[in-house]
Amino acid sequence: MSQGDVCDIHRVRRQRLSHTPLLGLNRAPLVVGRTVNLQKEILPVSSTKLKSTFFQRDNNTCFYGQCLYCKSEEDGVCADGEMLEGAVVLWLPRQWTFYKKHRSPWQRTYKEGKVARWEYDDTYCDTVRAVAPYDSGPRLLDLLDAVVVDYLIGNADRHHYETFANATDSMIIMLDNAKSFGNYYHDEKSILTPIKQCCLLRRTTWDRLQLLKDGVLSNVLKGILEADPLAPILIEPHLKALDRRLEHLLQELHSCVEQKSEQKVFV
Ligand SMILES: Nc1ncnc2c1ncn2[C@@H]1O[C@H](COP(=O)(O)OP(=O)(O)OP(=O)(O)O)[C@@H](O)[C@H]1O
Ligand SMILES: [Mn+2]
Repeated sequence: MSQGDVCDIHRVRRQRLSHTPLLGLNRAPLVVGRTVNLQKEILPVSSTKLKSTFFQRDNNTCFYGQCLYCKSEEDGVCADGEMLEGAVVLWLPRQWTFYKKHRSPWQRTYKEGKVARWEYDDTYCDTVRAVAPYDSGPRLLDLLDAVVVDYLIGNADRHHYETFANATDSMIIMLDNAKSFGNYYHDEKSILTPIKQCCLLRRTTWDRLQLLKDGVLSNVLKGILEADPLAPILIEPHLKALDRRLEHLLQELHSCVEQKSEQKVFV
């Protein structure tokens, strides 16, 4: 294919992607990059506990926060003086009764030497599909859409997901995406397991993936990220990883179609 042909493909596909330029799933809160002043913007509004994790190193303000793996100054992050690159995430309404937290059936054990059932039982999807809320309604298809996103961004940490509590057929909300875009040379194939074991995907998602292949995904995403105050956000090898992983997804689904049939895989 000539360079001109590639440009034509990209132009036509971009038009067809129309108003929602990527997967169009709308599952995660809006987020934007921002340089934050730790002294002026974070310290005055932080809890006593968070405040106690702040320290100075070489005239820079640092902190290590509060989590399983952030216990001491060794785990800290340091600003450039007082300024640190970060992200502002849209905080959804505070009423906790509004959300329900669910354990992912393909959750990892997070314990060395302990394997989860999905890791050795290739019929595991049948077990999942036999019980609520995966036996009817949109939940399993939603979960498989989430797998598409997670494989692309390299997030193997979807141990839980949330839904709106007031509806039985609520969509999935993808809140915790922080373990994404790590090693751009590593493609974590185990994230694909639910798609491999279920051989199932929404047809609309499949159609979307078709429009995004051949480098359209990285191209469109790069364009979107240019509007972020901290652009480029993703460096070239991350963008390349997205296109490469999309190829893997398509291959996996093609082999599903060979095993079953198109009508059974794409619903
Ligand atoms: N944007 C948001 N709006 C409203 N609530 C949120 C938002 N992000 C996170 N939360 C709430 O905070 C909880 C913890 O968030 P998150 O899972 O991202 O943190 P975490 O430190 O990675 O937790 P874990 O150790 O469980 O993975 C969520 O389950 C949710 O209840
Ligand atoms: Mn987490």
